Amino acid sequence: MIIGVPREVKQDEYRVAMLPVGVEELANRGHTVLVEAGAGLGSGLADHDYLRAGCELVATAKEVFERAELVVKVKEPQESEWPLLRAGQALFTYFHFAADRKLTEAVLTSDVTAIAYETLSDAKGQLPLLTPMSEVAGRMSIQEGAKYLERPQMGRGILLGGVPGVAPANILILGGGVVGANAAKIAAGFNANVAILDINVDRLRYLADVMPPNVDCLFSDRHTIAEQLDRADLVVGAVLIPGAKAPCLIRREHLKTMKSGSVIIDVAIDQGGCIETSKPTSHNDPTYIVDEVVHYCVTNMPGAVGRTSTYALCNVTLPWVIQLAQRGIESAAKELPPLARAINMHGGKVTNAAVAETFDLELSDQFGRG
Ligand SMILES: NC(=O)C1=CN([C@@H]2O[C@H](COP(=O)(O)OP(=O)(O)OC[C@H]3O[C@@H](n4cnc5c(N)ncnc54)[C@H](O)[C@@H]3O)[C@@H](O)[C@H]2O)C=CC1
Ligand SMILES: CC(=O)C(=O)O
Ligand SMILES: [Mg+2]
Repeated sequence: MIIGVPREVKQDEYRVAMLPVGVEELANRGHTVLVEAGAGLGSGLADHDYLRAGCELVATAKEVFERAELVVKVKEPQESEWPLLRAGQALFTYFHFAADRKLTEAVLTSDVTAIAYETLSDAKGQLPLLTPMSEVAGRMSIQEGAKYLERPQMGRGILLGGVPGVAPANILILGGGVVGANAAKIAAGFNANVAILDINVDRLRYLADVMPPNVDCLFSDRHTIAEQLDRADLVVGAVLIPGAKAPCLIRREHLKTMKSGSVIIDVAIDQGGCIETSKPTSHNDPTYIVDEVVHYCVTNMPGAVGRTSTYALCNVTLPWVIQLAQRGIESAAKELPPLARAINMHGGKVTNAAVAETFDLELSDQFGRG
């Protein structure tokens, strides 16, 4: 199979979808890997590392998309990439369709097979290709929150851990999955007062067992959210309903109950965000203010720590790229249920129920799991 790896073009996206070792594994199995020149530079990986591993280096993304049967990327195709998509080609990347109707329509029209990292789920319902980036973003959310709580960044001027004689910050984390647990772990390490909210009681039991005493694990309902919002200095949005638009847990009117200069980091923004006032931002202009509350809504947080994130992502994607290459796209999807669940579009039809429901589109049951 011909597999292509273009350079990422999203604003401040420094990840790349394949390591040189991935190229070598595929080349050793007889596949051709096209890598766009400079694709790895943001992650500190030079063209000669890829050449040594056996890739064919190509000058432009146009050539990658023209020749590759399977294109492997990190972020959803950007508008400049839409004209490059070819009918019958497969694209393996993050898509987050439910957050973006225009993207959904563009990919649907292009007739590519869209295989989404974020809906590849195992038998336990876990999301192994989302997990490492959620680990990164969860940890980063506290690092970024600490920064934007500083007064020069328009925050309240609060040090997360306080000092002897002065109270630490109160941190509210909405969603206790991978992002939430990683955020809580780092926040607790800073000595902040942390509340982590989830609707899954078994998950709360687990978190209560493993978290230190400065983390309260609470059931997420409207009243508890309102009580916690009153006292929060920092809020992290970390909820997910796989494939679907994130549920809105904080409405605009709630912002008025928050302290002036408090900070919201809405990590769930890639699925539309869980705060009514959230809108996507980028690393070069990450924040804006609504009702005196600082909002940070960067859709590709791990892109800023490209070196760490590229390794963490490629460690888990490569085995699936190998399966797709060895078996062929359709056979792999028929034989491997996690890959079937990752396919969001095929043959110009939506094959993911949550995406079809979000945009009221026809659902095709092509891979037998509607
Ligand atoms: N902005 C960025 O750069 C990044 C964003 N993300 C996003 O972060 C979000 C969270 O991802 P993960 O933690 O991996 O998901 P996860 O599936 O591990 O956790 C989500 C949690 O939300 C809980 N939840 C659902 N509805 C809830 C509600 N109403 N109240 C409280 N909790 C609720 C679920 O029970 C689950 O425990 C996703 O949208 C993911 O795509 C992940 C990585 C990077
Ligand atoms: C998950 C995601 O959106 C990212 O890593 O950028
Ligand atoms: Mg987007």
